[in-house]
Amino acid sequence: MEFVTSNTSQVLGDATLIQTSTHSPTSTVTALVGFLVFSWYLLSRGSKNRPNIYGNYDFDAPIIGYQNGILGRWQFFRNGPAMIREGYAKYKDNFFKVSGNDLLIVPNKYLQELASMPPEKLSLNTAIVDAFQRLHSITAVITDHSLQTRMINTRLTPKLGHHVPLVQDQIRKYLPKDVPATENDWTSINALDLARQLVHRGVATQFVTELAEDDEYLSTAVKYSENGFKHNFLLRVFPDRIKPAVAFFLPTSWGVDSALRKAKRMIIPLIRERRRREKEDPSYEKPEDFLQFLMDGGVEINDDDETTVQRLMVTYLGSGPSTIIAVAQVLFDLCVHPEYVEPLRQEALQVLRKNGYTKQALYEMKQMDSFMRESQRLSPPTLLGFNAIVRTPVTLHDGVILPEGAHIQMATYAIGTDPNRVPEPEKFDGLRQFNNRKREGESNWHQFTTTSENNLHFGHGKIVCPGRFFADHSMKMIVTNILLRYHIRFANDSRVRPSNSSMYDVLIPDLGTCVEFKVREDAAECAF
Ligand code: HEM
Repeated sequence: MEFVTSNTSQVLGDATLIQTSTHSPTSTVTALVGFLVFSWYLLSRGSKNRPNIYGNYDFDAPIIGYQNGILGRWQFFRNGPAMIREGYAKYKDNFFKVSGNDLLIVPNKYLQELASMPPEKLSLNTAIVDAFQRLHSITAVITDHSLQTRMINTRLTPKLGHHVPLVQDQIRKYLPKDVPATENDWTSINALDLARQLVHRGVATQFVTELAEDDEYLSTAVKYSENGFKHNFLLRVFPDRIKPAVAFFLPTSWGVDSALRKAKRMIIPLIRERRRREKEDPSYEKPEDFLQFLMDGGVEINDDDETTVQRLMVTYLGSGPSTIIAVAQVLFDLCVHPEYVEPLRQEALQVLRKNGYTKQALYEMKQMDSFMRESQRLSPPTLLGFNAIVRTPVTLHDGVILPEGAHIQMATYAIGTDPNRVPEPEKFDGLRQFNNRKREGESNWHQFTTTSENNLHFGHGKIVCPGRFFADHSMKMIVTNILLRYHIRFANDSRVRPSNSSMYDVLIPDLGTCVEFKVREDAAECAF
């Protein structure tokens, strides 16, 4: 993400240079660049971009900002939050578009009917493939009903309880190394770096047992997913027609390709060894990890080993960045609202004293659940969600027709902070959902993983994140372990939350913010 910003300014810097040096030997290059920019402008001028996003051109709705594709995209890249805010303020019960014609924002009143549509009509995965712009090392295995999503739903999620103690072993072992604080002094650590380390180790424990502690594997997974997202962000400003050419020259696409090649070199021998043992050793017990689930599930669809590894790596795109950002945001909120620390610690201690870290213990951390959801409501990873492309024309209950190819989203942040939907929406109330769950008959509603018309940060209905239960476990384990072992604060005990920056509709927590840690006097008594 830093890469995008620094390269963007670099690109602008170069452009300025080119404009002011027309008499230099670079004039041929200048002319060529000028020609390309002009062609780019012409290509993006209101023309339909087939076969990608094109249905939005056939749907009449007000556009917030510039209509021209390239100007609209650039404007959305820089001012996404303000444009979405403006659109929602003016048209919240109607359709509007942002980023030129790219995104059609659908009002919440259509949620239920859209959420129940099958992917043959309304497809999240077509939108994901579109977002990763012909990056074959990612998109080749992303399809509706893809094996990785089926395996998350049917094999990984039911096994989360089995994984809890394994992940806890890793946290117990590595947390003191990742946070090398003492009882005497405050130790400052970059929040995102720490979150990245802790989240990825937990994911690896559940994805590839043999490599859970292999730092080279962890960095390969990080490289794959972070380059994938940077690539997506960079390409979004270009017209669809020139994306394949641009994509070819972007270092991010080489980064994804090389991480995938490396992952294959590390994992394919493990797959072969597992298969050999399964065949030859009657006492062999298959690991209960995601790699094994993909190997087993892949048999019936004739996946080769390379495809299995690619499915595994693609799942890092879902499991890595969004969970890392969510953990960092929760740590920031705890530093800004330290009054929640003691109640959350006491809740954790109370449930963990019964049986230690178990699935049930994590379920019983209801105040923590509520705190995480409030943190996500006010600092979600994206301001838009419910991301999908219409595959066949859809007629809505009032006769409105969404044309084939329309790329829709909903203004999820604006919905979750709308005073007509959520009382005192600007206030951070860490126990908001904990208190809502006390209402008659609502004790299982309002959870971090529960989606609803007012809570769309994991999607809803069929357009939904299958990894939300996994994320819930990872986050609760990481945050409670930190609270039980450390005092935390911002430098100088500041209560000022570092502001999020943005790129399009994506919210980015401040990359440089550090949190300070000091080992608690009672840490040893709270080690589970
Ligand atoms: C806090 C963390 C997470 C957030 C906020 C999040 C959010 C989302 C959202 C919003 C979507 C698309 C639905 C939409 O656009 O409305 C999605 C899809 C997806 N997520 Fe997550 N996610 C998280 C963690 C995870 C984890 C841990 C995994 C894997 C274990 C995962 C795997 C996926 C997959 C595979 C999809 C695509 C679903 C499909 O193919 O149908 N996510 N996620």
